[in-house]
Amino acid sequence: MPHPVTLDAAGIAAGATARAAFVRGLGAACRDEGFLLLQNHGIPAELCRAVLADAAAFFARPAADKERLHIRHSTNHRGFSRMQNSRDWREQLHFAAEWPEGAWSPGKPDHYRLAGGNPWPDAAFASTLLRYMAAVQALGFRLLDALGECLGLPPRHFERLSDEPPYLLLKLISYHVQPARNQRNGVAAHCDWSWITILLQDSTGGLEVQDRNGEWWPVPPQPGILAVNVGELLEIQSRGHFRAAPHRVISPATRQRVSVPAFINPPLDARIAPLAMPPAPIAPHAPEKEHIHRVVPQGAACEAFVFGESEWRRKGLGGWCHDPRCLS
Ligand SMILES: O=C(O)CCC(=O)C(=O)O
Ligand SMILES: [Fe+2]
Repeated sequence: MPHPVTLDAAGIAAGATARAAFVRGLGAACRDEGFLLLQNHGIPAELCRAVLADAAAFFARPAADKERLHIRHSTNHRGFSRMQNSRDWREQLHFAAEWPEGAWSPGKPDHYRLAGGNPWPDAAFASTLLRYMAAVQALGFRLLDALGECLGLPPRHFERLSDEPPYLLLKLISYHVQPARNQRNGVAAHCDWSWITILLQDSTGGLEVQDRNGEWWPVPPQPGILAVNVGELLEIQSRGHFRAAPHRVISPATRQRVSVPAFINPPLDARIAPLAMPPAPIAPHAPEKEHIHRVVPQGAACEAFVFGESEWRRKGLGGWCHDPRCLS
């Protein structure tokens, strides 16, 4: 079995036989590894190139331009940040679903502080990024629909969890060059707090994914290919039938690396609960050689919760790992 597996997403909208084969392949990849590559995903190549080019151009701008969009000026946790700490060694520009109506006002739950608009560098940038966000979210929900089918759920189960719009997150990331090649991480090993994450990366390389045996595999970039990983939310809801894949990024040796993960998330008010199905048989997993940052420890029993509340704890209050030693 090649690592990671590549699926042809053209099957998703094809006739019944091709669709069934795609759904089976997707289900198996998300169950076995929680990670796969996707070709023929339907997002125009020209749009993917434009997003990567806009991201690279932004990170090449003078520090004053980045400071203007700094996340500390944002009331809803969006904008630029430069992180150089034990977990991250990168710059990023953080966007989310544009949702001016219904944003926080006194009396509303705190997690609506995450709603609102984005600090765009300029109008052309906004137009490209919003086009990409709509396309990647549509792809994400097509994949979730297929995964719901594998779990025996009715069509569009994930899309219909609430009437509010999904809280899509999109990060433009630039990894700093580390010429000494000391193998430090651009981002340390972690799982994503998402249903699924769809990643667009430039041609530099550095992403690695961990299999069930604890072995790390590189994910070499290929033109036109998107990477998809299961996040903790889907692992929790599917009672472990789908596996949140740990991943990390080794800092590039010779040139900046740009990547654009899109976190396909529920709406803020969605109630996330483990589905009424027997839990997956406990698969043996390798003892942790390296700490994996996770919001919820793997396999922990989980009660129903409101997604926005968990997201506010993570972002607004800094609870991004269950291990208190990570938070100091
Ligand atoms: O840059 C990448 O390839 C992965 C980024 C990532 O895992 C994250 O930001 O959650
Ligand atoms: Fe990630």
